Amino acid sequence: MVHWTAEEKQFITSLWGKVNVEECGGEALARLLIVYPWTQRFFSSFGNLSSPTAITGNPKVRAHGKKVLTSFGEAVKNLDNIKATYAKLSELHCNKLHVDPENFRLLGDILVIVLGAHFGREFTPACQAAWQKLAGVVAHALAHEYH
Ligand code: HEM
Repeated sequence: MVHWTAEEKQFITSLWGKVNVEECGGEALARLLIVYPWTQRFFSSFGNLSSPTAITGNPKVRAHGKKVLTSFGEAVKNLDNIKATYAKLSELHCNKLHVDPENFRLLGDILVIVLGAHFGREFTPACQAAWQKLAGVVAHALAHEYH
């Protein structure tokens, strides 16, 4: 099981309390689709993804990004039980959607960048380390059902 120090938990929960889930979630998914264009193929039903402007302004991208980041909130609330928290989502992403687990890591890295951009100096190296660890644990949990 993953061990969290009291300090890591504090960094994660206190920053999470200030995150605008709609804004940061939409931005993270849009950046994923722009920076790693092969991820677009999973979202062909989302309409216009033809340029960075189109992706950023696409309401379906924003809505889904919000959904994804809201789901990160479940990890924040269940830090000691992340694997079980994502069991169903892992089943969906691995066995139904067939998303390569490498993409979970990419989204985690993008989320860290988005948080850095939003929080600036408040997103200290120690705070980044805690969030990077959380993103890694979430990616690992989502990949769990892969077979
Ligand atoms: C790493 C963190 C991720 C989290 C927490 C996450 C979370 C979610 C959630 C909560 C849903 C909605 C499930 C439902 O409606 O029951 C979802 C759906 C989906 N996810 Fe993810 N996801 C992640 C990464 C990814 C990545 C990297 C991709 C592809 C590159 C992806 C592709 C999809 C697709 C295609 C759907 C279905 C979209 C639809 O048609 O509604 N996810 N995800």
